Amino acid sequence: MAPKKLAAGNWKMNGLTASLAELDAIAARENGCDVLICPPATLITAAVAHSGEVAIGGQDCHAAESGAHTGDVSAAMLRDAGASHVILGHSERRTDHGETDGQVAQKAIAAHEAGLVTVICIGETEAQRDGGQTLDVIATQLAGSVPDCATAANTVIAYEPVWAIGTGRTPTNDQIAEVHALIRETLAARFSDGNDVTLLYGGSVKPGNAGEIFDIPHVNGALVGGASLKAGDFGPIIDALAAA
Ligand SMILES: O=C(CO)COP(=O)(O)O
Repeated sequence: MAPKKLAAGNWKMNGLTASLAELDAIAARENGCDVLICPPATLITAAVAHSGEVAIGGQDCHAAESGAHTGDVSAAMLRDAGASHVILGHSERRTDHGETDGQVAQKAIAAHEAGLVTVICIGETEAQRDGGQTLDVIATQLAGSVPDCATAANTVIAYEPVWAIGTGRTPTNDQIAEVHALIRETLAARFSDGNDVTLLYGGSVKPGNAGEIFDIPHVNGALVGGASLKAGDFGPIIDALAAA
C-alpha cells in the first residue's frame, strides 16, 4: 500500500454557519484525492451534513473519555458528531496551551480508541531552525507525540514549521525534503507499515506553490490553513495534489 494523498484544511477559529457554503463547493467538485476539512467544533455536526465525500475532523480533543474538563471536547464526542479525523499537537496549541509531546500522545491514544484518524503536527520554531536544531526537534517530537498504537490506517503526520504558518514564508524544497525523509525513515524503523503513513506539509501552502511542494519526495499532501477557507483557493490546491 502506498501512502494515500490527502488535502486537509484546518479552519482554525474561523467559520460560522454561512461558511458551510465553501464546504458545499468543495464537496461538489471532482476532487481526485482524499479531502478533509476540520472546522471549529461548533460546526462539525452541520458540516457532516454538507460534506459528501469530504471527511470532517476536529482540531483537538481531550485525552479523557469524559469528565470535569470545562470547555474541552472528547474524542468520543467528535466521533459522535460525525468526525472521522482529529488534528493533534498543532503548534498553536503547543504554544498557546503549553501542550507537550506526551500530552499529544495521550490524546492520540484516546482518539484511536474512539475510532478517529489522528493528524499529528510537528515542526520547529524559527529559533530552532536558525540554531541548526531542526532535525533533532523533529526526531524528539515524533518519538514523543506518536503513540505505539499508531498505524498507517489511523495516523497522518503533518510537518508544519512554526515560522511558516500564516506568514507567507515557506522552507526551501530541499529543507522540506530533508525533514520529510527523516520522518519517513523514523516511521519506517518504528512501525511495520511506517512507509505507508501519509505525510503532509503545512505552512503557507497556496494555489501558487502547491504543485511544487507536492513534487517533493515523501510529501503526500498538505495541511492548509488560510487557503482552505475559500473553495476558490482550496480547490486548485486539491487539483495540484490529485495531479502530482
Ligand atoms: O497551520 C496551518 C495548518 O494547520 C497552516 O496555516 P497557513 O496555511 O495559514 O499558513
